[in-house]
Amino acid sequence: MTADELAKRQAIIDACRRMNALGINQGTSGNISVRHLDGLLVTPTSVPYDAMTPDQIVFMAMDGSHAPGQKPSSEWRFHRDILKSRPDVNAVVHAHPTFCTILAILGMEIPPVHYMIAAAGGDSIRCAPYATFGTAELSEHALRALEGRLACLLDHHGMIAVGKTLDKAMWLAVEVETLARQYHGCLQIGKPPLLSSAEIERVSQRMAGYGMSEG
Ligand SMILES: C[C@H](O)[C@@H](O)[C@@H](O)C(=O)COP(=O)(O)O
Repeated sequence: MTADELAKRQAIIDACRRMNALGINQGTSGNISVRHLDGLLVTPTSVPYDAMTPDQIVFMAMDGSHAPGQKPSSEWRFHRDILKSRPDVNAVVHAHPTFCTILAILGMEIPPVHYMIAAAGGDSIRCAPYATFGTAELSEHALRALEGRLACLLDHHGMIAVGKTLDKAMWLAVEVETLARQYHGCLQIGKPPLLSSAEIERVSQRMAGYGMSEG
């Protein structure tokens, strides 16, 4: 294994632990992948993050094949399908953050209640329809909800954030959960006024090149 591959494997494990420490995920929920060579490195299924070791991270080819004996995440399909179809994306973070999941259970998308929604690539964060975890159907729904976007909710499930780098995908995952919490809070008081699509477009242009929001 090259030093570069080992560093990527360790970065994935560190990000998994950070997801739980940040409170945007819990237990063995969630999974992370990073593009590597002509395939991807993806977390193993149901391994507690504190016990996860670099050798357990699975290298998967784009046809879904991997070394025998390795156990990729049950969600490898949407990781593989996103990285295969989105050349702008090099990292995929899936988590079960509480406020994103509350909205997703209700099948709600996040509207433009705050200008930071532009960081997710548009004026809404869509909610992909429900499908059983790990299925090709869930992957299809997720890909559609991510069209032109860097994040989506998954009905009765959680959230996906993607980025050019793992750091950017992780940053966005926290931003999306913050937006979900803000929207949920607004709904306790009333119907929040929304920013216009034109304003979100203006924000997107100003954000281009701004720190972590890029890509
Ligand atoms: C059953 C799993 O929790 C599933 O919901 C999946 O989406 C998940 O978050 C963790 O699955 P893996 O441990 O298989 O990556």
